[in-house]
Amino acid sequence: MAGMQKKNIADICVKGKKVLVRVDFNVPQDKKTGEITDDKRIKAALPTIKTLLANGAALILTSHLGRPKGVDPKFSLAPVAERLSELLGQKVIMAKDTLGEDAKAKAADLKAGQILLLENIRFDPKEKKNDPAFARELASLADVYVNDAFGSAHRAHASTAGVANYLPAVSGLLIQKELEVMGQALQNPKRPFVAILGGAKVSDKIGVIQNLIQKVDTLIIGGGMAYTFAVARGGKVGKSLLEEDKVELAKEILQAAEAKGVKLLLPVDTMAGHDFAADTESEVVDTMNIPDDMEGLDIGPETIKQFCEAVKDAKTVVWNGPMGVFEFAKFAVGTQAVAKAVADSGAVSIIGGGDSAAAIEQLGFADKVTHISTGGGASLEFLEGKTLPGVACLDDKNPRTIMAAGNWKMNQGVPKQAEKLIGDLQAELKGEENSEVVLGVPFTALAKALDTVAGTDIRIAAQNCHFADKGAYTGEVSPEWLARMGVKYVILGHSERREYFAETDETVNQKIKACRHWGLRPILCCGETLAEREAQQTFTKIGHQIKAALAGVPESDLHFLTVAYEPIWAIGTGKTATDAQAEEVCAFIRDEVAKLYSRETADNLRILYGGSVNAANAAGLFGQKDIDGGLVGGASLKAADFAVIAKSAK
Ligand SMILES: Nc1ncnc2c1ncn2[C@@H]1O[C@H](COP(=O)(O)OP(=O)(O)O)[C@@H](O)[C@H]1O
Ligand SMILES: O=C(OP(=O)(O)O)[C@H](O)COP(=O)(O)O
Repeated sequence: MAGMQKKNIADICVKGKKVLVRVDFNVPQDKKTGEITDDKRIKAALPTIKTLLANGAALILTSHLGRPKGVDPKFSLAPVAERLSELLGQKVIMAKDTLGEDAKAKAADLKAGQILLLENIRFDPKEKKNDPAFARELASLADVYVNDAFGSAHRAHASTAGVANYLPAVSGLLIQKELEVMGQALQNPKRPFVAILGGAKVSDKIGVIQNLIQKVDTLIIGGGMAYTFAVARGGKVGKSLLEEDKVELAKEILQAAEAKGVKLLLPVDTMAGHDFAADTESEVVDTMNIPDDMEGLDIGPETIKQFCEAVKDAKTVVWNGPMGVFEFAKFAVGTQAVAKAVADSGAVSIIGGGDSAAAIEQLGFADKVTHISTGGGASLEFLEGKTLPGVACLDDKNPRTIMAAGNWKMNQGVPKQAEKLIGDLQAELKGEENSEVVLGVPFTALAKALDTVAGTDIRIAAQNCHFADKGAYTGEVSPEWLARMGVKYVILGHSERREYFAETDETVNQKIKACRHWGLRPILCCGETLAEREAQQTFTKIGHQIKAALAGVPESDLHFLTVAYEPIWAIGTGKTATDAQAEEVCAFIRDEVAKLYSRETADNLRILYGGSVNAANAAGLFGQKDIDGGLVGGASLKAADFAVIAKSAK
């Protein structure tokens, strides 16, 4: 899924619509005057803003600024609204609150071509909690959601992720560009591919190092973390920045680089000072033998030569983290030299990171590098190969991406068992990018499963829920609880629940509505018995189930619905419907939805087949025109088999 293409603003029609745009206007301000000292992030959002306005939208912008503890005028976005108005040459309406009466009134009155900026979204603590009710309230202002806040894409907050559970969600041009440039560099780099990592601590960058070692030809390590590596190689580093507890890890990285044939360059000489101060006395010393009363604060001249030599011939360069304490002019020499070498290399050069980007800009090299990321933490996590929540939440370009949904039923409900099975599956799935993997685990394992898949593309489903939020329903589980836990899907109306637990079309219908109220994505099950099939009653039965389940469900909710056709006679029997049988019924379901709503909605609906799906028959089934994946029972309990099924995408 990591490489799955996401929809962007070119894929949607916004004419006459209200568009909620999450931008990252978290800009530095002068502590005394409040003046914006760097408007780079505001300018970076202009292409998306201008394009949406030109396409006839009314824009509601939302962003955070800093880390306020509740409402705090020092963190108001009003100065940003002023600067944005200047840059656009158009008044930006500023809401007095985030989601209060003023914001809602102004959003309701907004006309095409106008722009409203909500007050700092972090004034409400429910933002960072990714509270589903808060996300629903935010979504209620608009018809469509655009996320263009790359700098915050690593945050799973209400405005950067949760809101996408309630609205069609696409990326803005900035996120699209960041993903394309950095994704290209990582997936298909021109070589030699050189990565330069600096900054203070190994612990901050260990994920990046481990991910990049798999991809680069040369890895350069400078900055404060170089001294942990020096000790790992038997050196002594005086008072330098050192993470004792990471020395063993550094040794493993050195071994991994050697095993991979990656050229790993570490500082050979160091500009060391007596104290951590801008004016401390300093001298060049051997990095492996720094005097006890000194600390390394920059890379030395010989190291600069070696690092720049390695960069000179590079065709792709990724750089995150300064080479020294570049805040002190005296110890900025290494960072400046590397910045110049990167700028002069002519390579595809990507600068990810707040301080590295600042160095490039301060030195006037911004227009000589390919891309300066607007996100420090976000680009770091992207370079680590992590899934960014602000991207994962967006709609796939293909609304019918193959879904491999495992239904564990009453199995592996002990958290540790679930963790083990998921771990095995992740190992088998490495690199799979063409299907969406969803695991329907028992309630007792949901929390552990959610923890285990955090930062990956695997999604978690519950196998049922009640339609009430709370009450005298012994043994039941509220949809609100599932939403607040971070569950994404809920399997509803499975034949076993209909057969053994008195599930009816009416309760399924109530549960679909309750799930949508909480931003959950229903997987609606339907299917006929053998007797019904033999009596030519299949279409009558399923047509009734679909119609009853969707009674009163608005068309907009179909965007979040998946239907699973599971012939009861094939469930757990080892008897699978033929490809033709499955296709015939799935096509019928699609036509029924077209009659209830519209052909477009029906054609975008994902329809799965379930009933003894296994590694041998998945490809044939998923290759059918109207089958978009499988709801997999028994085979989903075997990691290797389920991985084969997930990779059977057409
Ligand atoms: N040799 C060093 N000793 C101590 N700190 C260092 C050293 N080299 C770099 N640093 C510190 O690393 C910090 C930047 O690291 P980091 O935040 O990881 O960079 P980025 O924001 O580019 O990701 C700077 O504050 C810098 O002072
Ligand atoms: O400035 C940001 O991150 P960055 O400093 O990692 O670039 C983003 O706006 C995210 O802000 P946050 O780290 O308060 O969530």
